[in-house]
Amino acid sequence: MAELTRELIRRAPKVLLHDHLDGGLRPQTIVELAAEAGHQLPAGEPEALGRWFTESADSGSLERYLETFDHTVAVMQTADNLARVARECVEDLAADGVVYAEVRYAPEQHLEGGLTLEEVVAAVQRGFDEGQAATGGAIAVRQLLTAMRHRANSREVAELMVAHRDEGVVGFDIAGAEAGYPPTRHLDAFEYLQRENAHFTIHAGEAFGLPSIWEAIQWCGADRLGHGVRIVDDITVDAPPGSGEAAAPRLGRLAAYVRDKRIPLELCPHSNVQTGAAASIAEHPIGLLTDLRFRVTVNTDNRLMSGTSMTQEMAALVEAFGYDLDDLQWFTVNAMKSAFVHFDERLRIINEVIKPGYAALRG
Ligand SMILES: O=c1[nH]cnc2c1ncn2[C@H]1C[C@H](O)[C@@H](CO)O1
Ligand SMILES: [Zn+2]
Repeated sequence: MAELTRELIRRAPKVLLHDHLDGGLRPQTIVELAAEAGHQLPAGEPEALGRWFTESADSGSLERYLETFDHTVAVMQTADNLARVARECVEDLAADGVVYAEVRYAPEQHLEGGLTLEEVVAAVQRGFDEGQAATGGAIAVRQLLTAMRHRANSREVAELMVAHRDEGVVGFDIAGAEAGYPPTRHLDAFEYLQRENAHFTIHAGEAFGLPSIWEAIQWCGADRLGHGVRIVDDITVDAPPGSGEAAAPRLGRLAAYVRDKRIPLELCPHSNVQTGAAASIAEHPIGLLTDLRFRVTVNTDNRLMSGTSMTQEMAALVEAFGYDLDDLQWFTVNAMKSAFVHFDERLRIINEVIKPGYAALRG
C-alpha cells in the first residue's frame, strides 16, 4: 500500500459532519471585512491574526475558546459577507479533498446588521451554491442550523430548519457552553423536530460528561452526538485488581447503547485537546473508540481556531495511531452513512465517490 503522505491524505475523499461556519474563516477575509465594518481586531496582519486565534483557543477551557468567536461573528452581519464566508468555506473544503460536508452556524448570531433569520439562511445558501458551482460539483455542502444552548429560542430555530429543509438545510444542533445548559432545556425544540421527521445532532459529552450524553439520546432523541467523546467515562479498561485477567474493556449500559445503536460520534481531536477534553492527540479516546468499533467520524469543529483541516486531523491520527487507508476509508464511510441527506444520496456518494476514490489511491 502507498505510503500515507499528507498529499495522499489530502487527495483521499473525506466527509465532514461537524464544522462551524463561524469557526472556519480565512484570516485574510476577517482582516478585509473587519476594516470595512470598522471592527477592531486583536491583530492586523492575517498571519498574526491566525496565530492569535489558535493561541487564544488553546486555553484548556471551552468557555474561553468560545470567546474568540466574537471576532468572526462580528464580520458576518451582512448578506454579502455571509455569502462570501460561505463560498470560501466550500472552496477551502473542496481544496482539502472533502466531498461532502454539513456546515453549521447559529442564524440568531447574525442579526446585528438588520438581517432577518430567513435572510441569514438565504445568504449562507447563496454562498454554498456559488462555492459548489465554482468547484464543479467536486463537493456537496449542506447547512445545519444551530441554536445556542444558553438562549431560549431553540424552538424558533428548529422551525426555521424545518421551513428550509428542502433548500439546502438538512438538520439542527445546539452549541455553546455545555456545563449548566443541559440538552433537556431544549426538549420542546427536539420533540417538535421528531414530530416533523427532522434530523438533529446535539453537542454533548465535550465539556460535560455522561449525563449530558444520556439526556441528548434518551430524552431528546439525538441522531448523532456532537463530540460525544466523554462516552469513554462509561468504559472501564483496567482489569479488576488481582484478577489476573486480560484487560478487556468493559462497556457500561450507556456506552453499550451508543455502540449497539450505531449512534455516530462526531469526534474533533484537535478541538478537544484545545478545550481540555483530551490531553493530547495520542491520548485521545478516538483510538479506543475506534478499536471498539463505535461509529466514529473524524471532524474539524473549527478550522480557524484549531488551525486545522480534515487532512490535518487525519494526518495527526495516522501519526498517533498508525492508521492506514482502510482506516481512513472506514471513518469516511461511517460519516457518509451518518449524514442527514437522504439514504439514496448517501449511498451514491459512498459507491460512486468514496469507494472508487480510495481504490484509485491504492492503485
Ligand atoms: O466545540 C464547540 N462546542 C460548543 N460550542 C461550539 C463549539 N464550537 C463552536 N461552538 C459555538 C460557537 C459558535 O459561535 C456557535 C455556532 O457555530 O457554536
Ligand atoms: Zn462544535
